[in-house]
Amino acid sequence: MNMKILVAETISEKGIEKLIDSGATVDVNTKLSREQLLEIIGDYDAIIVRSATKVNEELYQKAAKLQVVGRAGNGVDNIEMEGATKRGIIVVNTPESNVVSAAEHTIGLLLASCRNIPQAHARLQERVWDRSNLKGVELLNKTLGIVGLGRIGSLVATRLKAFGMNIIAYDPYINEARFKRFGVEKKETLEDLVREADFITVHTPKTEETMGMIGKEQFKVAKKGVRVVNCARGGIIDEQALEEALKEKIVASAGIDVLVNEPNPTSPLLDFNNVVLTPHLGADTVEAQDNVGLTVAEEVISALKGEMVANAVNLPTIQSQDVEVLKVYLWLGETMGKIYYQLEKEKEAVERVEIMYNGEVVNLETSMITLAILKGIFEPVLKEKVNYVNASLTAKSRGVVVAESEETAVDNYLNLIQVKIVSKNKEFSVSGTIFGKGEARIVELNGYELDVDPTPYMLMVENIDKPGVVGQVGTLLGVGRVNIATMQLGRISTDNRAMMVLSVDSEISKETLQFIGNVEGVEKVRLVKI
Ligand SMILES: NC(=O)C1=CN([C@@H]2O[C@H](COP(=O)(O)OP(=O)(O)OC[C@H]3O[C@@H](n4cnc5c(N)ncnc54)[C@H](O)[C@@H]3O)[C@@H](O)[C@H]2O)C=CC1
Ligand SMILES: O=C(O)CCC(=O)C(=O)O
Repeated sequence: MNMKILVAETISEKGIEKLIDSGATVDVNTKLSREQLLEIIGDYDAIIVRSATKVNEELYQKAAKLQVVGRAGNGVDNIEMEGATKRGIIVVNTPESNVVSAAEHTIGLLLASCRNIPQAHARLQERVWDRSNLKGVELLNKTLGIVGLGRIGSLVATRLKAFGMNIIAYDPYINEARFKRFGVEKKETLEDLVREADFITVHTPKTEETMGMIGKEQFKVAKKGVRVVNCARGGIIDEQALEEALKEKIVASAGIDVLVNEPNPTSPLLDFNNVVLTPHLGADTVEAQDNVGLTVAEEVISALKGEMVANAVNLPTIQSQDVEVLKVYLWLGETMGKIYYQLEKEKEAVERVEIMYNGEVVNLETSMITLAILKGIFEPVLKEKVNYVNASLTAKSRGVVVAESEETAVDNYLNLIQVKIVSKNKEFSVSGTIFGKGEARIVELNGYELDVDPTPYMLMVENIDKPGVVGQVGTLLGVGRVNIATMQLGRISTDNRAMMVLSVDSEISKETLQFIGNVEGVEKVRLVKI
């Protein structure tokens, strides 16, 4: 693979080996200053970062070749998504790879802070055997309030249940079933959770809504002596409000892995004896880093090759077991889209794209197929890069309305994708299906029923349905030294019209196309390249 990948933060050796095995040029440079990074980023097709590097507009502007940002880890708050999406840069992360480590670190911080373990150890390191003021509390029968019952929150819940804790959670974005599944009592409001909890741990992403969500107001209603943990993102528990609450002894102890500004070895929180701080170590285990490194390497390579990636952040989420099945649908979708501008001579701006998914295909991530269709439509006519990442944005910015619908029942096929492309004066339609072991077929084109196996070069001829036309087209192709692989005929008998689709082995010269266009009865001739 003739690509250049910059690894700008430390990832595991296994990950680096995987990158090198792909044949790409891999530069591991984890000590770059911001200025140095901005200076060299223009040379790279992909960058791999953890949580410290800001991948933002400033960087994108210098990154003319950048196609992929690999986030070796979970949170993507250090990556500006809009800038990436509009440039068609795919952002991948490894959301599952370090969640166990983060959950275990959360529990470590909770135990360490409520039992004063680091403080006790520090005293002993001074060779002082002093047990005063180190009394802790038990977890048994205490109420743990989890804010955000996602991947890590739920792992923390199941593990701390084993300690005999009563678990409550606040997460307005997940359904009741998930609370039930983890045996967690749902709290309708954050305030309810804060009032009841003996321990609070936050596991939400960093968003406008979650920043400071445990702040001054919450500490006013919290139980006196509440204990808090933040192993998610700095600022979800407001740092100043926490300092105040610690001073007022509302908060009895805190375990903190993340700070608003990192690195920050002089945080005022370090002045409190009842705060245990770690320098963003939640994911720092051998296992998590091996997982993260390998996964990010695999994903970056796949993305650079233009393959599908299950954890692409600025694309619809695909279940990993669906990736293989989806591939052929994406190819079909893109192919159907590509036919439009090549078949229509009078180039009219697309106003509306209607896509109907019928049959088994509705069980797949159809929004991804929609992106493939849009990519196919716009790619041949736009100079700028159109890919899965920015296809939807491209349609939107061109004022194209995209309407999708789904129908589980379908006649004659197990699955059928029907696309209608509407412009000011015309409507174009194309339908496709996948059958057998993943064979793509175009089965309808502008009302003509066909059964076309799409190939790189397809000659499409629309003509009056009368004897002799097929023969003459065949002869002219022969004269032009073009080999025909297959031929399909579709007819609309009421209209006395027919369409011929010929898969041919090579390009067809302009001259031959012109000769075919001059055959009596032929109305339209197009060479479509897939
Ligand atoms: N300290 C570390 O080294 C690590 C930190 N993390 C961080 O841990 C956090 C959680 O990660 P995951 O569990 O994988 O995320 P996730 O996406 O699986 O779960 C987040 C949950 O938060 C909920 N949520 C979002 N907004 C909310 C709100 N306003 N109120 C209540 N709930 C809300 C969501 O509905 C979701 O269920 C993230 O911030 C991630 O960046 C992840 C890995 C390592
Ligand atoms: O160690 C790291 O790279 C940070 C881990 C983290 O915060 C994450 O994956 O969200």
